[in-house]
Amino acid sequence: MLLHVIARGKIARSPEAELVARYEKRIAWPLKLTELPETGGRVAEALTPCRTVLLDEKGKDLSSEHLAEILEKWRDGGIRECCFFIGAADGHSQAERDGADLLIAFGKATWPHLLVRAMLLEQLFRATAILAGHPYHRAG
Ligand SMILES: C[S@@+](CC[C@H](N)C(=O)[O-])C[C@H]1O[C@@H](n2cnc3c(N)ncnc32)[C@H](O)[C@@H]1O
Repeated sequence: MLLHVIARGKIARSPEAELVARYEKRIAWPLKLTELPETGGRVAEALTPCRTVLLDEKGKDLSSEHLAEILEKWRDGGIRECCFFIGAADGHSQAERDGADLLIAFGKATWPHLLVRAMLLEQLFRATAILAGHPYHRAG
Protein backbone atom coordinates (compact mmCIF):
# COMPACT_ATOMS: atom_id res chain seq x y z
CA MET A 1 0.00 0.00 0.00
CA LEU A 2 1.34 3.43 -0.96
CA LEU A 3 1.62 5.86 1.94
CA HIS A 4 0.97 9.31 0.45
CA VAL A 5 1.58 12.33 2.66
CA ILE A 6 -0.09 15.48 1.29
CA ALA A 7 0.97 18.53 3.23
CA ARG A 8 0.29 22.23 2.86
CA GLY A 9 3.09 24.80 3.08
CA LYS A 10 6.72 24.87 1.96
CA ILE A 11 9.21 23.03 4.12
CA ALA A 12 12.33 24.22 2.17
CA ARG A 13 15.69 23.77 3.99
CA SER A 14 14.87 23.57 7.67
CA PRO A 15 15.32 21.40 10.76
CA GLU A 16 11.87 19.93 10.04
CA ALA A 17 12.96 19.01 6.49
CA GLU A 18 15.96 17.14 7.92
CA LEU A 19 13.67 15.14 10.20
CA VAL A 20 11.27 14.39 7.35
CA ALA A 21 14.19 13.19 5.19
CA ARG A 22 15.54 11.04 8.03
CA TYR A 23 12.29 9.07 8.43
CA GLU A 24 11.44 9.12 4.74
CA LYS A 25 14.66 7.16 4.06
CA ARG A 26 13.81 4.58 6.72
CA ILE A 27 10.23 3.75 5.72
CA ALA A 28 10.29 0.50 3.76
CA TRP A 29 6.74 0.84 2.38
CA PRO A 30 6.17 2.78 -0.86
CA LEU A 31 6.00 6.44 0.15
CA LYS A 32 5.15 9.63 -1.69
CA LEU A 33 5.25 13.22 -0.43
CA THR A 34 3.19 15.92 -2.10
CA GLU A 35 3.51 19.55 -1.06
CA LEU A 36 0.55 21.85 -1.70
CA PRO A 37 0.37 25.65 -1.40
CA GLU A 38 -1.29 27.12 1.71
CA THR A 39 -4.57 27.20 -0.21
CA GLY A 40 -5.77 25.55 -3.39
CA GLY A 41 -3.59 23.21 -5.44
CA ARG A 42 -4.38 19.80 -6.85
CA VAL A 43 -3.35 16.26 -5.99
CA ALA A 44 -3.06 13.48 -8.57
CA GLU A 45 -5.96 11.03 -8.39
CA ALA A 46 -5.30 8.32 -5.80
CA LEU A 47 -4.91 4.65 -6.70
CA THR A 48 -8.14 2.85 -5.86
CA PRO A 49 -9.30 1.54 -3.52
CA CYS A 50 -7.86 4.20 -1.23
CA ARG A 51 -8.29 5.59 2.26
CA THR A 52 -8.14 9.19 3.45
CA VAL A 53 -6.67 10.18 6.80
CA LEU A 54 -6.66 13.75 8.11
CA LEU A 55 -4.17 14.93 10.69
CA ASP A 56 -6.42 17.01 12.89
CA GLU A 57 -6.52 18.18 16.50
CA LYS A 58 -10.12 16.94 16.66
CA GLY A 59 -9.12 13.43 15.62
CA LYS A 60 -8.51 10.22 17.55
CA ASP A 61 -5.51 9.92 19.80
CA LEU A 62 -4.22 6.55 18.55
CA SER A 63 -1.39 4.54 20.00
CA SER A 64 1.37 3.66 17.53
CA GLU A 65 0.32 -0.02 17.77
CA HIS A 66 -3.26 0.92 16.89
CA LEU A 67 -2.12 2.93 13.87
CA ALA A 68 0.00 -0.04 12.79
CA GLU A 69 -3.05 -2.35 13.10
CA ILE A 70 -5.18 -0.02 10.98
CA LEU A 71 -2.53 0.20 8.26
CA GLU A 72 -2.08 -3.57 8.34
CA LYS A 73 -5.84 -4.13 8.03
CA TRP A 74 -6.12 -1.73 5.08
CA ARG A 75 -3.04 -3.16 3.32
CA ASP A 76 -4.17 -6.76 3.80
CA GLY A 77 -7.70 -5.78 2.70
CA GLY A 78 -6.38 -4.66 -0.70
CA ILE A 79 -6.26 -0.89 -0.17
CA ARG A 80 -3.69 0.46 -2.64
CA GLU A 81 -3.12 3.99 -1.37
CA CYS A 82 -3.56 5.77 1.93
CA CYS A 83 -3.52 9.59 1.73
CA PHE A 84 -2.57 11.54 4.85
CA PHE A 85 -3.56 15.22 4.72
CA ILE A 86 -1.86 17.89 6.84
CA GLY A 87 -3.60 21.27 6.76
CA ALA A 88 -2.23 24.82 6.81
CA ALA A 89 -2.95 27.67 9.27
CA ASP A 90 -6.73 27.35 8.90
CA GLY A 91 -6.78 23.56 9.23
CA HIS A 92 -9.33 21.38 7.43
CA SER A 93 -12.91 22.24 6.48
CA GLN A 94 -15.85 20.38 8.03
CA ALA A 95 -16.58 18.87 4.59
CA GLU A 96 -13.02 17.49 4.43
CA ARG A 97 -13.41 16.07 7.94
CA ASP A 98 -16.75 14.48 7.07
CA GLY A 99 -15.31 12.89 3.92
CA ALA A 100 -12.29 11.30 5.60
CA ASP A 101 -12.02 7.66 6.71
CA LEU A 102 -10.04 8.56 9.82
CA LEU A 103 -8.96 11.67 11.73
CA ILE A 104 -5.76 11.33 13.75
CA ALA A 105 -4.64 13.74 16.49
CA PHE A 106 -1.20 13.99 18.01
CA GLY A 107 -2.80 15.13 21.27
CA LYS A 108 -5.13 18.11 21.74
CA ALA A 109 -2.41 20.74 21.38
CA THR A 110 -2.05 22.61 18.10
CA TRP A 111 1.31 21.92 16.48
CA PRO A 112 2.96 23.80 13.59
CA HIS A 113 2.14 21.98 10.36
CA LEU A 114 5.81 21.47 9.40
CA LEU A 115 6.45 19.79 12.72
CA VAL A 116 3.37 17.61 12.20
CA ARG A 117 4.86 16.51 8.87
CA ALA A 118 7.99 15.27 10.66
CA MET A 119 5.90 13.70 13.47
CA LEU A 120 3.70 11.87 10.96
CA LEU A 121 6.73 10.51 9.09
CA GLU A 122 8.16 9.26 12.39
CA GLN A 123 4.84 7.56 13.27
CA LEU A 124 4.64 5.96 9.83
CA PHE A 125 8.17 4.65 10.25
CA ARG A 126 7.28 3.41 13.74
CA ALA A 127 4.05 1.74 12.57
CA THR A 128 5.75 0.00 9.66
CA ALA A 129 8.64 -1.03 11.94
CA ILE A 130 6.09 -2.58 14.35
CA LEU A 131 4.55 -4.57 11.48
CA ALA A 132 8.00 -5.70 10.31
CA GLY A 133 9.00 -6.83 13.81
CA HIS A 134 11.85 -4.27 13.69
CA PRO A 135 13.29 -3.47 17.16
CA TYR A 136 12.88 0.34 16.70
CA HIS A 137 9.61 0.31 18.67
CA ARG A 138 9.65 -0.77 22.29
CA ALA A 139 6.17 -1.01 23.73
CA GLY A 140 5.80 0.88 27.01
C1 LIG B 1 -1.48 25.10 12.70
S1 LIG B 1 -2.47 23.68 12.47
C2 LIG B 1 -4.07 24.36 12.06
C3 LIG B 1 -4.87 24.75 13.22
C4 LIG B 1 -6.26 25.20 12.86
N1 LIG B 1 -6.66 26.20 13.76
C5 LIG B 1 -7.30 24.08 12.91
O1 LIG B 1 -8.38 24.35 13.38
O2 LIG B 1 -7.07 22.98 12.46
C6 LIG B 1 -1.98 23.09 10.87
C7 LIG B 1 -2.18 21.65 10.65
O3 LIG B 1 -1.30 20.91 11.48
C8 LIG B 1 -1.88 19.67 11.83
N2 LIG B 1 -1.96 19.60 13.29
C9 LIG B 1 -1.72 20.55 14.19
N3 LIG B 1 -1.88 20.11 15.44
C10 LIG B 1 -2.23 18.81 15.34
C11 LIG B 1 -2.54 17.78 16.27
N4 LIG B 1 -2.56 17.98 17.57
N5 LIG B 1 -2.85 16.56 15.79
C12 LIG B 1 -2.86 16.31 14.47
N6 LIG B 1 -2.58 17.23 13.53
C13 LIG B 1 -2.27 18.48 13.96
C14 LIG B 1 -3.26 19.61 11.16
O4 LIG B 1 -3.17 18.92 9.94
C15 LIG B 1 -3.57 21.09 10.94
O5 LIG B 1 -4.47 21.27 9.88
